[in-house]
Amino acid sequence: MAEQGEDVYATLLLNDNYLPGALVLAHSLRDAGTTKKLAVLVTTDTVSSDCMAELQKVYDFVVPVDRIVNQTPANLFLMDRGDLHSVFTKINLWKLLQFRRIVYVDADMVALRAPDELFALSQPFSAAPDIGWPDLFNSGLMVLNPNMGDYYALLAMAQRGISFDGADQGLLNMYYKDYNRISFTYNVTPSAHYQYLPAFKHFQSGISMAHFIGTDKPWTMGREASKGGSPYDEMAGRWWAVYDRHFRESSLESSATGVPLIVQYHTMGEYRLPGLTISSPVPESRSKTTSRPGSAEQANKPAMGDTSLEARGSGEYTPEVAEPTGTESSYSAWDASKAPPPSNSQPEAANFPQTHYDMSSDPTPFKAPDKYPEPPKNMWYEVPKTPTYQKPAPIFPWEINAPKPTRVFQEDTVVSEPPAPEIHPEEIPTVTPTTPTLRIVPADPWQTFSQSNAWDNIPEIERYIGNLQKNRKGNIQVLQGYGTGIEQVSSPGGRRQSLKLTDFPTELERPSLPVTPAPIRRPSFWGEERDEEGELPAAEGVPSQSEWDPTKQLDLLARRQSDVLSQKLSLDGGREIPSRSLPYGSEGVISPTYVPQLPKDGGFSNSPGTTIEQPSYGGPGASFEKGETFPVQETPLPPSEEEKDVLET
Ligand SMILES: O=c1ccn([C@@H]2O[C@H](COP(=O)(O)OP(=O)(O)O[C@H]3O[C@H](CO)[C@@H](O)[C@H](O)[C@H]3O)[C@@H](O)[C@H]2O)c(=O)[nH]1
Ligand SMILES: [Mn+2]
Repeated sequence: MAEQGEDVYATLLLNDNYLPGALVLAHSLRDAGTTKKLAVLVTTDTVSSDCMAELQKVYDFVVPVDRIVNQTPANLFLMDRGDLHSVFTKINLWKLLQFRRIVYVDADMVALRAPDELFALSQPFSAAPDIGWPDLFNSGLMVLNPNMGDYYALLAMAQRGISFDGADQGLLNMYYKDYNRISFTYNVTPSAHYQYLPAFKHFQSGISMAHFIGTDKPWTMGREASKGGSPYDEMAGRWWAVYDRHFRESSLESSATGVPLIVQYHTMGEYRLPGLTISSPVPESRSKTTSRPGSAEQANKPAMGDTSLEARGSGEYTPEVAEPTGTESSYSAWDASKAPPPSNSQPEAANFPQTHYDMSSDPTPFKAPDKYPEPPKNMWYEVPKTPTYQKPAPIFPWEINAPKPTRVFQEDTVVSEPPAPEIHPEEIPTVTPTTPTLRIVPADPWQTFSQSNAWDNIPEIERYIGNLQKNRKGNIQVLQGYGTGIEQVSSPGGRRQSLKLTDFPTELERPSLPVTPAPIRRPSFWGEERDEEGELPAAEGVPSQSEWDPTKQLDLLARRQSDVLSQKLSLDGGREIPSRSLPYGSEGVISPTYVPQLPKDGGFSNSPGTTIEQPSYGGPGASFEKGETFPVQETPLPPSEEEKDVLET
């Protein structure tokens, strides 16, 4: 039993597969000279007793805990880590009130030095950044103080499957948003593709713990896998160094006394039977990455749990496979997709039940039975009865005391009736009952609504707008044919001079375009012209759209202009105007709406079929024509004295 308020390093073991990791971790901390005790949390349903015996040799406390499974593990598969279905079990750490403080360390970590100073941190929760998303912490190493408040909160999240990655890291990061971030050197996660070599070299000597995240662990890859010089290989080398110091056969006296075979069995390449080159198997979840097709070793692997190996030495280890729970997938080392079946194992399905059926040799012909059983009579679907509606029980006081809803008409409301006078029956006048009359509704119901805006009657705003409009109208020429704008705008039609901001211009105030193109009739899908019905009459004095060819009109305009100019120039001294072609690409362009027409009134001399004469261009622009007016830019005047008054108030 732990002393009250003790400090421990703790790890978690959910199955035998991680046993080498848990043991190497404990030894690495001890070898590094920690003064703290070591604890391991185990789920007893999936961790074998052999395994627990091994743990007991090096851990001070082996703490059985309840498995906490993620019942909605979809997010786990986003990481391809379905094997982490039970890592919520880590939450049990917060329940271990016998400990003052726990430095939790994943079983796939190795200590290069003992980080005992973490027990002295003042913050209640600390962790190191995660390499995949450095704002988050990696839940492989956490400094925490057990307490039931956090335990129940975390448990509630776990039971609801609240975790963005489906595992404990996603859950814990959602709970501890403001964690105390400690140095990355406490949880260095070198991957096979680690890139930042200069940083690794620079900080390497300060590393306290290395963490082999991901599906591949040193004990599933085998010692041969990390012989290179990468940061990963260097860290894996540190793991193997601890392993060899405590578990390598050659470093121990005799396998019968010192070598825990269960450890070798779960460490890739370490389990050898006397006289046989059979290496230990790989847990199923790892076999994807660890099996190398074509390797002789691979072909020699026994299936986990296979008890029928022929050559069994005295020191052999037969793993005691813990009963798989509903969530634990079955163990099998042989990956049929990667390798042929192990040659020295029993055939697959050797213990299937065998039933042999013979062909019938009875020569008597088949005779139908006299009677077949009656089909069931009551095979219909019983429609469930509609549940009768029951008013839900009231919750709030106003639901209980609510008055009955009533309708009150205006005629009904009597203003403070005087007390009823005494009535003598003989005095009662005969009253002829009248039919109740309907209230007269105004013809235009909208009349009853206010038709102005709240700001329409504020004198300051009216005055300000009035001034603005006065100034603007005085300076704008609206369009040719309108003369000066202001008289026109202040409406001959007797429209009141409106100051409302929300007013729209009247038809007269609105400038109209010189040409209003009417929509062109297009043939319908069936080829005929569409129904005449509903068409608007053509505007008077406006050329019809079919006659309006913009290219032709532009040409005409250019020619008129050049005529005027050449007249003027000939007056000035008779200079030749050089002709210029149309801009590149616009030659021969015909408006898609243009339908060639025969000239009706001789206004245009081109006969159909002839090309339009090359225009000569010499004016300042198409819109320039002497004596014509065109819209000028609105330039508001600076504010008048009056306006300044308004603005200043
Ligand atoms: O089959 C298993 C799987 C996990 N564990 C334990 O659970 C821990 C977490 O699993 P691990 O394989 O180490 O996960 P990582 O690859 O390190 O992945 C990351 O994501 C996990 C899920 O969020 C976190 O638990 C880790 O701390 C984090 O580093 C292990 O260390 C073990 O202690 C087992 O005992 N058996
Ligand atoms: Mn880990």
